[in-house]
Amino acid sequence: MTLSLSLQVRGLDHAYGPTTVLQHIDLDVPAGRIVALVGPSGCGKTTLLHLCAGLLAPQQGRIARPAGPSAIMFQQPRLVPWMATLDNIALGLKAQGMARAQRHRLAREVALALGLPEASLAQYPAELSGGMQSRAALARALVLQPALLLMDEPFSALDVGLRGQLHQLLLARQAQSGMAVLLITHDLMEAVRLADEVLVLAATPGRIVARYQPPGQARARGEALVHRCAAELLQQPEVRAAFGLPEQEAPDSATAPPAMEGAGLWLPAAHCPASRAGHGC
Ligand SMILES: Nc1ncnc2c1ncn2[C@@H]1O[C@H](COP(=O)(O)OP(=O)(O)OP(=O)(O)O)[C@@H](O)[C@H]1O
Repeated sequence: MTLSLSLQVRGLDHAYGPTTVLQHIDLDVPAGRIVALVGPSGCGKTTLLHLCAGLLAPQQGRIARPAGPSAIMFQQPRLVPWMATLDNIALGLKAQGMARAQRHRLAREVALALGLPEASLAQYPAELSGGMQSRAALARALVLQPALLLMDEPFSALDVGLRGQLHQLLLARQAQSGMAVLLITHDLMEAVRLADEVLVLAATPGRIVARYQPPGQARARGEALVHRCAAELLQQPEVRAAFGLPEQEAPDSATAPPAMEGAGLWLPAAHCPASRAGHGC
C-alpha cells in the first residue's frame, strides 16, 4: 500500500551559533500514521519539532509539509488566560476567519467529545483543573482538523490515568481523521504504545540512531505487548547508548529467555536508508 506523505524531512541540520544540535535528520510521517521521536533531554527534539512546524527556518536540508492545516500542542496547555475555554478552543478557527456561531459549534462538539463538561466551556483556564486544561489544548488542536499534528510532550505532566484517557482519545480521533502525527516524548513506553514508528534520537549532535516499528495497530496493543516492545528496544546498543545506559552483558545461552513473540521490527538507523524510512523498512 502506498501511503501519501504528509511530512517529509530530508538532510536536516541545525546549529545554534557554533553548536550543531541536529545532524542529517531524515524522517517521513505519512498521512494516517503516528511517528514518535524519543530521546534524552537536550538531544534536539523540540528544535526538530519547531523546524517541522515552521517556527524555525531550516539552515540546511528541506522540509515538506502537507497542504492542509497544521496544529501544534505543547507540554503546557498555553491557554489564553483572559478567554473562556470555548473561545480558547475556537481560537484557531477565528484566525481562519470562521464566523463566531460556527466556530463555537465546532469547538463545543470537539470539547464534549474529549470529555470536557459543558459548564467548563464558559470558565476561564485558571478555573480548570490541569487535566481539563490539557483536554482543552488537545481540543484546540483537533478542532482545526489538521492534516499534520505536532505534539511536544503533551501528556508528560499528567497522571497515568488521565494520560491513558488522552492516549485513547488521540488514537480514536486520529483513526477517524487520517491526520499525520509527530509526537515528541521522553517516555519510551508512551512512544511504543502510540506510534506506528518510533525514532530514537541520540544527543550531541542530535541524530536518529534507531527506527522501530511496534507490531499491529496502536489501539489494539495491550500493556503486556507495550512492555515487551519497550524492553526489546532497550536491548539495542544504539538505544542504550542514546539514553546513557550501560552496555548489556552478553546473555548466558543457558539462561537467556526465548525470542519475544509479537515483537516489532527494529533496525539501527544506519541500516535503514531515508528512502525506505517509514515504508516498512
Ligand atoms: N534558542 C536556543 N539557543 C541556543 N541553544 C538552544 C536554543 N534552544 C535550544 N538550545 C540548545 O539546543 C539543544 C537541544 O535543545 P532542545 O530543546 O531542542 O532539546 P530537547 O531534546 O527538546 O530537550 P528536552 O527533552 O530537555 O526538552 C540543547 O543543548 C539546548 O540547550
